[in-house]
Order: sequence, then C-alpha cells, then structure tokens
Amino acid sequence: MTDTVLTVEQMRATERAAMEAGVSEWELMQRAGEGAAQWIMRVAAGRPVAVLCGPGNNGGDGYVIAETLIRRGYEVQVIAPLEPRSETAQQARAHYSGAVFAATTMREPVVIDCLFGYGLTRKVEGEFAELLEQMASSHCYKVAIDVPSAVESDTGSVLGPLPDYDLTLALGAWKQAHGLMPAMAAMGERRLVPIGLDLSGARSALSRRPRLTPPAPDAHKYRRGLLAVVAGAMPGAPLLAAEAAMRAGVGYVKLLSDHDHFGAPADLVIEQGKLANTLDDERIAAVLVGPGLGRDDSARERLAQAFSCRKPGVLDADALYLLDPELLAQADPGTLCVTPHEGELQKLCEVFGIGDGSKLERARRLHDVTGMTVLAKGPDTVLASDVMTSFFPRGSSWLSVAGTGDVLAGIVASRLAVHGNPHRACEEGVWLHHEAARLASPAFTASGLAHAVKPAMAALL
Ligand SMILES: NC(=O)C1=CN([C@@H]2O[C@H](COP(=O)(O)OP(=O)(O)OC[C@H]3O[C@@H](n4cnc5c(N)ncnc54)[C@H](OP(=O)(O)O)[C@@H]3O)[C@@H](O)[C@H]2O)[C@@H](O)CC1
Ligand SMILES: Nc1ncnc2c1ncn2[C@@H]1O[C@H](COP(=O)(O)OP(=O)(O)O)[C@@H](O)[C@H]1O
Ligand SMILES: [K+]
Repeated sequence: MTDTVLTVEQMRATERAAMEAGVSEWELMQRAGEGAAQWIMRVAAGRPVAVLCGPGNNGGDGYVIAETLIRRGYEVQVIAPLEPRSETAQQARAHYSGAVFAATTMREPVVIDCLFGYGLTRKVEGEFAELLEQMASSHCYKVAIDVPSAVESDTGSVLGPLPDYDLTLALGAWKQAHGLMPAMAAMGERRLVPIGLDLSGARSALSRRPRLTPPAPDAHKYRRGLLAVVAGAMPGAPLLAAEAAMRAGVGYVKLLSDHDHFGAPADLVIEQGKLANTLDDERIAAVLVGPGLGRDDSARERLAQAFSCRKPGVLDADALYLLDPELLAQADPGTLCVTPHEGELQKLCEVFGIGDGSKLERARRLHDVTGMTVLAKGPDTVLASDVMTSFFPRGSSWLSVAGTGDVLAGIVASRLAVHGNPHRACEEGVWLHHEAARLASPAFTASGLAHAVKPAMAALL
C-alpha cells in the first residue's frame, strides 16, 4: 500500500526487515537519495542547489542527492556543520565529489533540508537552528527530505525553526507527522519516494480521495437509504445537518423534530410526535443524533431512544457530552461513528477513563475501549476504527466557522445510511466536507457549505 503511515519504530523495523532480506542500508539510502533527486530536478529545472546535511542518515541522503545532481550537471553546494557519524552516511559522504562547507551564506535558489529525519531526538539549536532560520528567511524554493528537520516524526510537534517548505519528500513510507499539525501546515506539497520496503500489514494510511458511485439503476428512495435526524432543544443545528445530508447521496432525510422549522426546504420531511413512534420504522438505515439536542434529561432520553432502534448511527455535539458507558451499553458500538472536536474528545476521554496523550493516541484508545469509530476532527483530522487509522490532507481554514461540524455530521450520517460502513462513511464524509469547502467561496457560512455538498458530490463521482 503506497499510502502507508509508519511510526519511527515501525519504520526502523521495516528497514531492518529489508536488510535481513539482503538489501543493505547503503542500497536503501541510494534508492532514497536518487528518488528524491528526481523530484528535485523537476523543481530546480537547472538552477543551483544547496543541500544542508546533518550528521545522521538523513544527512547521508543529502550527500546522495547532491552527488546525483552533480552527475546531472547541476551546480551544487553542501553545507554540513558536522561530519557524518553513521557508517552509511560516511559512505555517502565518501561518494560525494563536490564541495562541502561548514557554514556559508545560502544564496542558491533551491535549498534542500537534510539536517534531521526521523532520528530527531531533541530541540534543534546552535548552527543547525541558524541554518534553518536562514532557510526560513530566504526566498529560495525549499524542500524537506523525509520530514522538515525541526519536526518530530511521530507527533508532528516542532522542536526548532520551521521554514515554510514548498515540497516535502517522504522516504519509503509516510510518517505520522505528514498528517498532523502543526507540522503538516509547513510541508507544502507532499510526495512519497518509494524505496522498495515491504509495507504489508501496516494499519495506518493517508486517506485516498474516494470515488463515489451514483445510485444503482434499480434504486428507489428507501434503497438509497432513509436517514433519521433526531432534533432536540435547538432547531438550527439539526436542520443544517439535514440540509447537508440531503445532498450527500442518501435517498430520504427525515427530521424528527417538534419545532416548526419555518423556512425549512420543502424537500425535507419533518416528522413531529413521540420519538419512540417516529423512530419505529424498519426502513430507517441510519440515525444522526446530537446537533441541537440539548443536554438535559429529556435530551438524554432522546439519545437513549435513538440507541434503542439499534441502527447504525452518528453521534455529534451534545450527544458526545451526554454519552457515558451506561448509555453506550444500550447501543451496538461497532455501528456507531462519533465526530468529536478537541473539547468533545476530552470529555469522552474523561468519561471512558482514557488518560492523556496526543489527539491521535486518545482517538485510537477511545476506539479500542468503546468499539466506536472515532473521527477526531479539526485542522488535522484523524480517524480510528477497527479497519485502520486514517490521516487526511488539510481542509480549508475557512471551515473554522460555527456550524460546519453539524454539516460534517450530516454528510457522514448520509454516507452511513447509503452503505452502513462506519469507517468508509467517515472517510467519504471528510473528503466531501473538504471538497465542499473548496467549492464554496471563501468566507462561507455553514449553510453555504451545506449547499456546496452537492457540487462536492459531483466532483467525487
Ligand atoms: N535506516 C535506513 O535504512 C534508511 C534511512 N533513511 C534516512 O535516514 C533518516 C534517519 O536517519 P537516522 O536514524 O540516522 O537519524 P537522523 O534523522 O539523520 O538524525 C540522527 C542524527 O542526528 C543527531 N541528532 C538528533 N537530533 C538532534 C538535534 N536536535 N541536534 C543535533 N543533533 C541531533 C543524532 O545524534 P544523537 O541523538 O545520537 O546525539 C544522530 O547523529 C531518515 O529520516 C531517512 O532520511 C533513508 O536513507 C532510507 C534508508
Ligand atoms: N483551521 C481549520 N482547518 C481545517 N478545518 C477546520 C479548521 N477549523 C475547523 N475545521 C473543521 O470545521 C469543523 C468544525 O466543527 P465543530 O468544531 O464541531 O463546529 P460546530 O460545532 O460549530 O459545528 C470540523 O469538521 C473541523 O475539522
Ligand atoms: K529533513
């Protein structure tokens, strides 16, 4: 799988396995460096290149890159504050035929950062920090090899100066930092350089843009899925979610609400009356509950009723504040998706006894403990389920406006009603949400975003 994401420990184990199978570290480094050089030649297009080389194997890659460029006629300068320490990096240094400077003014229009890769262990300081600062303030085209050098590969945290890169070339496999903030925002375009590692058996991946399908030739509204949106105290949020859901592929959306909803579209069916009765419909394929639900006893009662119909479901917003082990015992967690933002994730973790950790670790543990599919949303979104852990490209920052979470919940619920697969519904939901944000003009509001779900569907068909 080319989209595989590995931790540093998994990366080292995978490289060890390759070496045990007879591929030397030097061979892997040559594949990495030469593969990266192919991309660099495309962007440098003949212009002079500076390569910053660190003391480890990331620096080793840098010498291979530099030598490959020299052999293709490029003017290259290596800047290396320290001599290489690892044996393979020393081998790469010995094969490099060009000039090496301990420090110099960076004037080249293209600069390649090979100071540290996944071996970064502490804060970047001294001459290394100065080089990254110089790179940050220069107008050059900036390329990070494997990961930006001040970035911790497993967490995406930043341990030193972080230039705004134009291109990041992941070597062998993606690292978690390629899908996590704040690192992801500085990486520019991200591309993978395969080096022939065996990545089978990995359980984390960058999500691939999905291809959605039109309704089957014999479809009718119920076969396409009937989604019940359970409203509560506040009328606006479930209406927004329903508006988005109607455009995300489902055949029928019913809003189960006792509000009047003046101005609701004519094509949205609003059913009033006792929730136990309105939910008593075998044809319901999925239930969405949480947006606008409220947090009082009657809201808790509505959530329990939503569980009692034992349909696949999406829980968002207030449902995430009400959920606890007692309520969850009344549901079938394997069919449920939860879509928490950071605050909601924290609340869920408290209630289900999950300790501290990064967002990724907490989302993963929440899934392990509860069995629910966890879509932990935000500027970096991670999805944890029994299928795998998925990371996503960054969405538009215009999504940072009230109500866009309700829209996401509606889209995910719609996809769940279409096919009943929680992991797939969440992945499709994130891509549709991001695509809708791209297609809605900047400064959109949540209702504009809900309307843009229709062209987003068209773009993903
Ligand atoms: N293995 C393979 O098969 C392949 C690996 N590949 C490449 O190797 C990279 C990983 O290489 P790596 O493990 O040598 O680590 P790397 O990131 O170069 O840094 C380690 C060095 O930096 C030092 N150091 C750390 N932090 C520091 C700091 N803040 N300030 C100062 N020094 C610091 C650390 O020193 P120490 O902590 O031991 O004191 C050590 O000397 C990987 O990202 C990929 O590019 C590819 O070629 C494909 C094949
Ligand atoms: N800076 C950002 N970049 C990308 N996506 C964002 C950003 N800020 C928020 N989002 C997305 O917008 C949505 C906000 O959801 P949420 O916080 O639940 O808002 P609300 O409760 O107002 O509906 C989430 O899907 C989140 O991933
Ligand atoms: K690097």
